[in-house]
Amino acid sequence: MTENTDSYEQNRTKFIQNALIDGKKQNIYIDESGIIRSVGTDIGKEFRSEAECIIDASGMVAIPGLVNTHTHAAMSLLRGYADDMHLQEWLSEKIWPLEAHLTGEDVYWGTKLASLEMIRSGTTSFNDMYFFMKDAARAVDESGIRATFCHGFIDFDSPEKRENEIAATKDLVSHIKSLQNPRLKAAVGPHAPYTVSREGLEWCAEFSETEDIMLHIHLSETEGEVEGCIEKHGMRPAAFLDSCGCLSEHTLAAHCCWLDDDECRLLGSRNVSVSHNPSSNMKLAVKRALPYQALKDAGVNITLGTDGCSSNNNLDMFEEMKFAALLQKFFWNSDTLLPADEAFSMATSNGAKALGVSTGTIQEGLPADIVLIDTATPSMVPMHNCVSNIVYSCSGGAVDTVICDGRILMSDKTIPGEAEILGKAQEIASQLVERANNPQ
Ligand SMILES: O=c1[nH]cnc2c1ncn2[C@@H]1O[C@H](CO)[C@@H](O)[C@H]1O
Ligand SMILES: [Zn+2]
Repeated sequence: MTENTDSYEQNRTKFIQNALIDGKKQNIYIDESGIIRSVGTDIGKEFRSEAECIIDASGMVAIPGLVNTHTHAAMSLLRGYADDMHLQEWLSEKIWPLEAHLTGEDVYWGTKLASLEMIRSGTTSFNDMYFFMKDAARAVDESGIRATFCHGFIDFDSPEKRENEIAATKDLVSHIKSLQNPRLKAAVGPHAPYTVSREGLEWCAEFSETEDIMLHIHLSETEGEVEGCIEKHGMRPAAFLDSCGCLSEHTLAAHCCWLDDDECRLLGSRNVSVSHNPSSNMKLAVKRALPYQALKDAGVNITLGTDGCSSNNNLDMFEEMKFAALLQKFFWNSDTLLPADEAFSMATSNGAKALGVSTGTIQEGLPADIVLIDTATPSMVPMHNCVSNIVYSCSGGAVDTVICDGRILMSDKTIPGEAEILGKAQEIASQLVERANNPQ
């Protein structure tokens, strides 16, 4: 419950009272620049009287905003468009032909829809790879959350295409940098070792280094990719990427299901971060789960992502935490593998580290990305173990309030402007399918 009339207004100091953090009732004071100034059991009167907005979090758990490290946000428009298919056919027969008809306006509304869904389910940062990314950035800026954007770089060994992709990447990166918005970051996004040439990958590696930006790539999602890479380059995909300079502390590799032990160690030695996408992997039946233990042993930073809405089909990181914990146990036949607290870290602090954002924990001096979960809901009762409830029991629907960068984006489960976005996204998605079915 939020006191004061316009709680969505920016630049107001906020006092969150009685939120459960680590099992204790705590208060949080957020200053006018959106930074957590104080958090603890004993902070009180002076901050409370100073605050322009009081948020009563009695009966709520406060957690850091969740971090989704791999998605294609605007694919929200393709939710339910092509399900229950084999991955390569799904991409080449359904997804890519439809994407050929995408416009900037589609991506704008698709990203608005995705941002809305992420706010509703407690995500405040995400890592996005798609097309028309200037439009995506505009949508995210308006939504109030954080994101890192890359143009999905695909050249298929064509020098001509490569030049186009290089130009598109440079253009996006300079655009995002010019906005100087701390919530929006740029990255370079070679799609995968099977869609980008050696020359393209080498260019991406160098560009990420000189621009000091993240390199976001799909890696070893299927066994076929590994076989294809060995056939074409005489190396497994991780070794091939390394030979192109693509493995570094800038790198975020999504999927990584088919890495062998040597590749896990290679990723560890290069300080690569990995994004695990369990829902997508199960839906597209990639036939192997992330080698979680081997990656952990190699010291790899393991994070969590939903992948796009065409292979998930939602952006709920609560579901993703649960699926991550369950899939590891099931696939590797180990009931102790990936316990709840590790799933929670993957979705918070590990993700923040991978994206280079200073959120992911509720801590003095850090930007206030805070999510309040309502405990007055059956899936949160009883509270023997809060993290267990968060990972295994509740879902994004239990999120009541979302604060990003100190701004309230959702309060009492209400997001201003939601109805318009839902209506417009439905209309835009129908028109897109219509255009693809009846090309001019
Ligand atoms: O699971 C996946 N594997 C490979 N490619 C994917 C997956 N999901 C989405 N895309 C594709 O990646 C490109 C991003 O720029 C898009 O073409 C998107 O459809
Ligand atoms: Zn993906």
